[in-house]
Amino acid sequence: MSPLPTQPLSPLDGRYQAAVSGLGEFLSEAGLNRARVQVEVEWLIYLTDHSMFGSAPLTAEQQASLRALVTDFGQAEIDELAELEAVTRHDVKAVEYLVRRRLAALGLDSIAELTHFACTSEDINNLSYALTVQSAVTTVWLPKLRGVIAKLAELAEQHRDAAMLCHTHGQPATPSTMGKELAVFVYRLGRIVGQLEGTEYLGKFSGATGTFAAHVVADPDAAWPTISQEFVEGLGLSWNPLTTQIESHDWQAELYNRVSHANRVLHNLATDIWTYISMGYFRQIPQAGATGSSTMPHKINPIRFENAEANLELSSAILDSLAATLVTSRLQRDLTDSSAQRNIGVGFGHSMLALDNIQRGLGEIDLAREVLLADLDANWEILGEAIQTVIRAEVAAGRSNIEDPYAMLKELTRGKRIGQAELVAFVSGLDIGDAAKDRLLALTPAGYIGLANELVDRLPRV
Ligand SMILES: O=C(O)C[C@H](Nc1ncnc2c1ncn2[C@@H]1O[C@H](COP(=O)(O)O)[C@@H](O)[C@H]1O)C(=O)O
Repeated sequence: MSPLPTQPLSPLDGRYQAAVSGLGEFLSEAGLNRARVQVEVEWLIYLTDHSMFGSAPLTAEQQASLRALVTDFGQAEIDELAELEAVTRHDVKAVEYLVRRRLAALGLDSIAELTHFACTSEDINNLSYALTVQSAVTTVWLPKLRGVIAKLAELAEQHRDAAMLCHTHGQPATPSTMGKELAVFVYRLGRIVGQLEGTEYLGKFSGATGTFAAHVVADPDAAWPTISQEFVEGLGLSWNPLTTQIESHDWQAELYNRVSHANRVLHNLATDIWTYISMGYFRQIPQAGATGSSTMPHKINPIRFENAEANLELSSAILDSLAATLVTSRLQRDLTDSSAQRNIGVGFGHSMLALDNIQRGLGEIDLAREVLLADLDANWEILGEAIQTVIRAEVAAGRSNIEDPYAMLKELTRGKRIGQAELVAFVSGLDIGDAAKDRLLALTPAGYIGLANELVDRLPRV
């Protein structure tokens, strides 16, 4: 057997690549290295703009050519960095050397020593991660989540009046509407989106042990904390003033916990839809050319929701691990974060893939209203709650003196299948006020949905 050509180990880079490719722009190694070049270049521009250490502001053209290193970052830079790192065995030092080479090519040798000036690698790394994670979340993952929420909100609206038997503990229970049950997920996910929008992307820029020691010894008179704050905020990040060598990663733990929470809510959605499909409440729309089972030709399997379930579990496993481990670093730093953070994209990737499957799955189901109604009609005993509650209200209002209405309805309905005729006969014989009796006689399981329809109006705009 001849060996295969080099293969990706992660399915995210293989069969699922198309669904997650937007994340690679930011959360891949190349995305990280491009951001590192950006931070190095912006620091050079900052230092020269402020004429620090005898430098003079670069011309607009020189600044543009420096920034073009970021906008034009491509395969040539990826390959060159790999060659440099093979020698340096230090990824950030390789980036510094690449920037120095480009400075030479641009005739800017005179500022070469200001590259990576007073920086420790983490000064570059933490800002690069904050920038790339921020972009991935706000421009790729969150829009995808919003797309799923929008689709769910559309279905909630469409099915707001579709009465449905509920199944608390898997047993027939007081009905709702399919729309209201979907709206619950819209509300839950909407809250998490709100929290995610408030994410603080923190950055530190204070040298080898967070003390500005090299900075102060190089220029004792400069206001280094202010410079650091201005620089970090200038990149669109929030400044962290007090750290060891590394940014403490607390914002990352908070973010990954929230994304993982969103995953778990989506997991609940996926398993609920799967269950509704298995109950016949949702019909799967046959897709032209598709096969359900390789041997049972009649089948359409709910594969979108099953794929989502698995990928949400994988995503949360990775994000939970990152949230738990990134917040510790021995003494002033260890390198565990460096190795762990390389998997941020994997964590988001599995979630992104799940979102893609849920989005597609939601577009391939139809509500079977007639199945919902038939199920309601087969479970008149669920009106036991309505009857006992109305009798209690009548007793409280002095219009009835029936004793222990709950026990009475339990005797009639518990563990039994009661039909419309038995309930009508039972209600007709009750000693309660006429208005209450009429209300009960008019009640059907499909009509016993309370305010489910109106509650859909509580949907947040996400
Ligand atoms: O500014 C510094 O570099 C200071 C230095 N601390 C470091 N900070 C950041 N990166 C460092 C550090 N040390 C190593 N490296 C490089 O990290 C890379 C680790 O490789 P991997 O496990 O694949 O993520 C791999 O490229 C390593 O070479 C210190 O001594 O405190």
